[in-house]
Amino acid sequence: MTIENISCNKSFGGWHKQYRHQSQALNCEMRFAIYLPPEAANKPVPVLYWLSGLTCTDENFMQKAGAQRIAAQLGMAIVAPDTSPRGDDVADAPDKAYDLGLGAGFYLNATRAPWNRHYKMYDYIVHELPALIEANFPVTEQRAISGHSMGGHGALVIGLTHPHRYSSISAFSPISNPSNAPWGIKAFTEYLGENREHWRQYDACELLKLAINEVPVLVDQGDADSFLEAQLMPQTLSDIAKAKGYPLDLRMQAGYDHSYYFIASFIEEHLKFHSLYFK
Ligand SMILES: N[C@@H](CCC(=O)N[C@@H](CSC=O)C(=O)NCC(=O)O)C(=O)O
Repeated sequence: MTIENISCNKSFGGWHKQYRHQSQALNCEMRFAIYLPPEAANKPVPVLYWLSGLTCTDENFMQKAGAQRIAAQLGMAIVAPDTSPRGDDVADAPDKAYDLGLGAGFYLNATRAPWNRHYKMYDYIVHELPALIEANFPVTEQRAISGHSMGGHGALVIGLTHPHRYSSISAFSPISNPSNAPWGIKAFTEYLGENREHWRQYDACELLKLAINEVPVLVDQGDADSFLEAQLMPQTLSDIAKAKGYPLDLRMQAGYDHSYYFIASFIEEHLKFHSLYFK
């Protein structure tokens, strides 16, 4: 697993670095970013995996969320992957729509052509990327997972499906019930086909109904988010959690929208939440 460093910037005593590598899961070259806190110079540190939303690359979170200061204080690495496979031979939406194809991998394993050649973001995030991070950087096997919007969906789905791999889960404005949201219906129909049975494994609401292991979940949602009612539906997730006594805290934040201004306002609380569950 060869990785090539392509940028390196000192930040709050630690380092922000970007790498490219050939992904076996995605069958293309990929880029990711890692923030290593100062403590990583002396000993392995735990890792938060951050999954970004539609249209994003590894750069949106690292440049806009302002997470490095608190990650440096807490001694936590943060890994930000890209949001889809990339490259000239990777299928894209015929109309270049922002919510399908490039930049819109939905953190699943596509089963339908032409998507099934490269769109295996689930395998990449769950297996290939952590193995690569743990082989190349001073990190422990303690992991947490978080994300925004499409990435919040990814964090919830992957965290709930792998309760022994992640000690905590958080999300900003997640697409909480994609089987019933236009973004999710469009993506799942294209990537997985029309049989809704195949969608359940990638729907946080369906997974939460079945969850046995209680990995703590924190969700922040702005009440001025223009996507809230049609696309996100975090209340459905929260209602399922309440009905079964699952430890999920949905916080409605007055006046906040869907942007990184919102994420930057609460990222410190999310990092502190995750650090509580790192041993
Ligand atoms: N029409 C918009 C939609 C794109 C958008 O809002 N992307 C969000 C994530 S939405 C859900 O996954 C985002 O994070 N954008 C990047 C950013 O840096 O803000 C558009 O095309 O802009």
